[in-house]
Amino acid sequence: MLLDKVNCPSDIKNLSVEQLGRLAEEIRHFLIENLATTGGHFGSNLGVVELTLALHQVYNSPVDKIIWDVGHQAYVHKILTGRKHLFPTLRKFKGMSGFPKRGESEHDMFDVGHSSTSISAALGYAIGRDLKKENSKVVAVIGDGAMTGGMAFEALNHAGHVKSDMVVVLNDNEMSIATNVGAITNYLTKLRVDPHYSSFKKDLASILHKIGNVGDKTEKYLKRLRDSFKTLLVPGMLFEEFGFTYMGPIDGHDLTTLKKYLEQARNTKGPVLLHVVTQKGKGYAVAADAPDKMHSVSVGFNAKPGAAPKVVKAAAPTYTKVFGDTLIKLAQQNENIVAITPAMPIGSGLVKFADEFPNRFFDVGIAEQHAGTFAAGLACTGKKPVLAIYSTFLQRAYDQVIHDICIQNLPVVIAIDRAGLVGEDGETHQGAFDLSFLRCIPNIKIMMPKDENELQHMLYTASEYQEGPIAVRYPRGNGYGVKMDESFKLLPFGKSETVRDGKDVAVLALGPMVHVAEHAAELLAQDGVDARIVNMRFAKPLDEELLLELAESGMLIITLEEAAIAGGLGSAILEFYAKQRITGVELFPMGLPDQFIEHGAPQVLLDSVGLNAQSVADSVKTMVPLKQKRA
Ligand SMILES: Cc1ncc(C[n+]2csc(CCOP(=O)(O)OP(=O)(O)O)c2C)c(N)n1
Ligand SMILES: CC(=O)[C@@H](O)[C@H](O)COP(=O)(O)O
Ligand SMILES: [Mg+2]
Repeated sequence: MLLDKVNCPSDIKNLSVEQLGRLAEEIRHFLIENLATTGGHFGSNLGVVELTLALHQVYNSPVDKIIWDVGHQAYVHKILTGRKHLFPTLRKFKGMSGFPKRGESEHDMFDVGHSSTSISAALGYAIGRDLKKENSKVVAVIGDGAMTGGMAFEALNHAGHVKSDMVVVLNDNEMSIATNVGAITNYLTKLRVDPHYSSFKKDLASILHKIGNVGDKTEKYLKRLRDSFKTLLVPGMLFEEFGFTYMGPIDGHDLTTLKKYLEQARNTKGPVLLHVVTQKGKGYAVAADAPDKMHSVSVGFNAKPGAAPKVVKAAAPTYTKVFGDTLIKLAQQNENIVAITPAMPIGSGLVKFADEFPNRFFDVGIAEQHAGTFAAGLACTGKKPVLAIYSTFLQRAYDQVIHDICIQNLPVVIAIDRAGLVGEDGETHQGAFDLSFLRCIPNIKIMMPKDENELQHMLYTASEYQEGPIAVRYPRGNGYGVKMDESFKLLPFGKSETVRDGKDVAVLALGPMVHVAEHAAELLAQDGVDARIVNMRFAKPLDEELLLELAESGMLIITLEEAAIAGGLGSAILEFYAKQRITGVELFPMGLPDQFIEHGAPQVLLDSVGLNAQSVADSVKTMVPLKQKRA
């Protein structure tokens, strides 16, 4: 096995193209076997095997800087840079990250997980190098999906202007997670699929170039004609207009071609864009045929050659599915409802909605900022936009939420999926901050359901709410399998629900943490502590009546939320008491601590930060006697 002898990039430097081809096959087997056990991002990695090998042969990492966009396709890079042995720990707690991490290897140049950052980061590296008068090469590898993100174009705009030496490898596999969308995608398709178009353009461009040299009176006119033709006819003209030298499209699985063009790009002055065409899922039939189904695979998928991923039937529906199904029902009743997703139609549960309401569904590409303002614009016309977005990606649209949605107090529903700890994707993807960063914005209201049944009622309540923006946050994964009500209920605005009465301590919980609190109450009851459990439902507005009653009772209060403590529900309640000049309330906030939470199975992560029933019970048991003593 060639792979056995590969522990760092220099081990592949002298391999022939034929040997690299064999190594590529071995790497594909390695990936398939390992991911069958650990799960992880699958299709993208199978697609970049040859590209990664060629990059590491042509460039000299870590002196030369290879910067991955999103980073979900960096597994082959990890294999070639001494981390083969860590694959059994991939995305496990304390194990190897699923993304590049500067702390993990000197070959990882930039921490990543969100898309469209690579060109900006690479330009930072390139200009830093120039200022320091160093000699390294810089290359960004960005997918066609990530290329739909505004940041990528902000960076092209800057890079083409400053003309620093750098290479952008555009890895075009025609896929985002779902099928890629938009005008840029259509443009890349034109460049890619129509060789006649490309060669015709090249021929005509050279004829026009010659015409430009005639030097008589008509020169000016011909030059103008040439320039307007050129825009249409020179391949990759869009990138050329940005100031890049465009090369390609080339076959991203042909190692000879890859090496030739990477070398040429490396030796070209100024910014270069090399357009490489690859197949997502290459080497694994099911992933290649249906790349959207195997963008990532869960633990234990069936790795028999060509086998479909094992679908683990869960007892309870996911919150995502309940969101998607509910939105269809709501849209059937309310023709103003429209759904927006920034490139996550599958992950956000909107595939069926898109089938049923193709004209009311908008996948805007990886463009969270645009999605936010687009929703605001739609709301101005009287539509009821539902912006379905992961908590972590909503971070990208923060100004749009403030400036475009909240200042104008527009009735946009923000359906925040993946709120709380998402697990294996780690720091970059945990939905830890949305509660804190939304709560401080005037006009917005925020809810979180205790289970999947309450989610449907909250979505209904949000869809009926016309006074301004409203967010419903819900977690990744399955609900509790609770009975789903047949009809929707309008939830009383800003009101909580007491799910268990008690006199010794009040646990005010948000979202599915209500169930953790209920379990803690059972544990506490065994020790004679009588806990009242409240499902807060709303983080904003707060149930002030409840809070005043609790302050009056003198009960110890615990707040429990799967969100950053700083700025979360507990903070909101403390602010309320401070504003009311109510002193003497003893409140202990439980939630996510002031640190980035790494990757790992969700329950392992929750245990690690003390967000489980036993920890809640233990905290209460230490505090109740203290409180009683003081009383
Ligand atoms: C800002 C942001 N939005 C959405 C995502 C979710 N996401 C991860 S990979 C991906 C598709 C990226 O497509 P592409 O860059 O073409 O890479 P491919 O998966 O095709 O290899 C998306 C939408 C993300 N990581 N970051
Ligand atoms: C890399 C990335 O951002 C996505 O692929 C993400 O990992 C998807 O997460 P879900 O599995 O929660 O949809
Ligand atoms: Mg792609």
